[in-house]
Amino acid sequence: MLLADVVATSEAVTATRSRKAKIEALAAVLSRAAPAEVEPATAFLAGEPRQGRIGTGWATLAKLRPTPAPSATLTVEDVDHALDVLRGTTGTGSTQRRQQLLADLFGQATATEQDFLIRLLIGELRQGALEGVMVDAIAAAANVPAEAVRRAFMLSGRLPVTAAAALHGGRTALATFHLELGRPLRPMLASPADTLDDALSELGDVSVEYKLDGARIQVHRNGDDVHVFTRKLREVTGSVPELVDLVRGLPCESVVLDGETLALDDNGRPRPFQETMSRFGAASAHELLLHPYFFDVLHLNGEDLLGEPLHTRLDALLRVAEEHRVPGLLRPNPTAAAALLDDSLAAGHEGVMVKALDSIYAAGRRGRAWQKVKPVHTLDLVVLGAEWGHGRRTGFLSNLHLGARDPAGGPPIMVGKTFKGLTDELLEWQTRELRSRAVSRDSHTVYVRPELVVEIELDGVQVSPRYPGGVALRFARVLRYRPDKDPAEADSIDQVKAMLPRSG
Ligand SMILES: Nc1ncnc2c1ncn2[C@@H]1O[C@H](COP(=O)(O)OP(=O)(O)OP(=O)(O)O)[C@@H](O)[C@H]1O
Repeated sequence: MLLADVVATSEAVTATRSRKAKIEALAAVLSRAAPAEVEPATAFLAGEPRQGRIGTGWATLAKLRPTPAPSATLTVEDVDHALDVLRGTTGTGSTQRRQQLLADLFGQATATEQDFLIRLLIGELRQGALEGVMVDAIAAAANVPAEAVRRAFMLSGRLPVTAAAALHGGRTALATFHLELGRPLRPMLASPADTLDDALSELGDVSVEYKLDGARIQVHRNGDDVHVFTRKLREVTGSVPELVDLVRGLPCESVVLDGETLALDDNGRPRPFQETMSRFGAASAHELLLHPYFFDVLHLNGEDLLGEPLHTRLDALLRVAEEHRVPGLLRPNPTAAAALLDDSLAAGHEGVMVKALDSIYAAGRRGRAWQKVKPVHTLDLVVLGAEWGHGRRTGFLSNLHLGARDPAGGPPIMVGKTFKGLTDELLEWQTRELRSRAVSRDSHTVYVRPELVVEIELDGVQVSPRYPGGVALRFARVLRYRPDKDPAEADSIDQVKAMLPRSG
């Protein structure tokens, strides 16, 4: 299969807003792929090479561009092979050698293919929204239920191997994916509920738990071997020795726990999210101790619990880590649930999670089985650019341009701007980060690759002809950056519109 076929499909997918049309286009190209091409083609279409980031930035790549090839001859396998070689090129003198390899690859590409390759290599084609579409496209191409593909993707965390299994071995091959100790699986997520009462009446028998304002962790233990992963499935075991020790001391042989971790201040209140996240960095301040609060068990002593109902998983949690369970209540009446929400907020947390006790653990799409109840309106938006500040902020990129995710997989849709809530430290940090992501500039503004997600607190939204989505944020202020989220996980324009006041 020619790379040009993949590029054309990728362009067609971006050009249409119809989810159905996207799925059809992706499924069509996947069904045509030869067995060896399925993995790399899926990877390119999902915007993430199998080899991961290559560590060469946009500026270097753009400079390398040789005269384009007059016609398309590069195959999907050629590119995949070149990226394998590139990944294997390390050590002394490798910078130059890598640049040569890239220049050779680009020299065989047409102008359109060069554009595609650069965007692929800097991660610009990776959009979270595409994952859901890809899952459905793989299901359509392989003629298997989307649920089977979604489960395999949750367990493997990788679309290319999921696609290969579906297309080569169908349902049987997909069913062979299992939870593997030491390999992270994609976490289950929640949907917003309008009110606590709505969530309680929709879900029936529930567990109501504090929604802690920390960072998600997934911990795997096999004997003495412990691994800790973040929400994005990045391994951080080396940075969190206190969590490793604690999990090693639990009364079990093997376990996979899902939970939240945070640092507490002297009064037992949560410290700011940034401080917790900073512990996941290499040079972290170890004096800031992290506490784990577990809310789920996915495996215990040789038994996978993913397909078991939540009440069974919570029983297992009580057996293995009762002291480290997130505060919560099983089957509370509405008064007790409301009191728990008040307690959670009074303790400095975000609200509560309401979870159906009969639900299995299912990652991938945000489901209704877990619902979050938070009194403050927040949106996770993508930074599209920023304007240079004035006065005290001269020399800093300040007023942020904010975009909501396009659920159809297109570029983010601008919904507003804000410079409120930015501390001096954040201004300095964002100026540096945004400049390194610049794609174009005018006299006031630096426009950036849409990679950073920022959590915005707001009073609401209003109809606005000024913005392309027809809605604008009201009184928006920055709460914090969300390094644990990809733009694919930002809130969508539909979620923004759902906040419009209901008329009549
Ligand atoms: N008791 C809990 N059960 C499940 N998740 C919890 C709990 N307490 C805190 N969390 C956090 O809430 C997240 C689930 O909520 P959601 O799916 O809305 O993710 P989110 O978008 O990160 O949430 P938000 O942006 O509102 O913090 C989890 O990823 C986890 O980090």
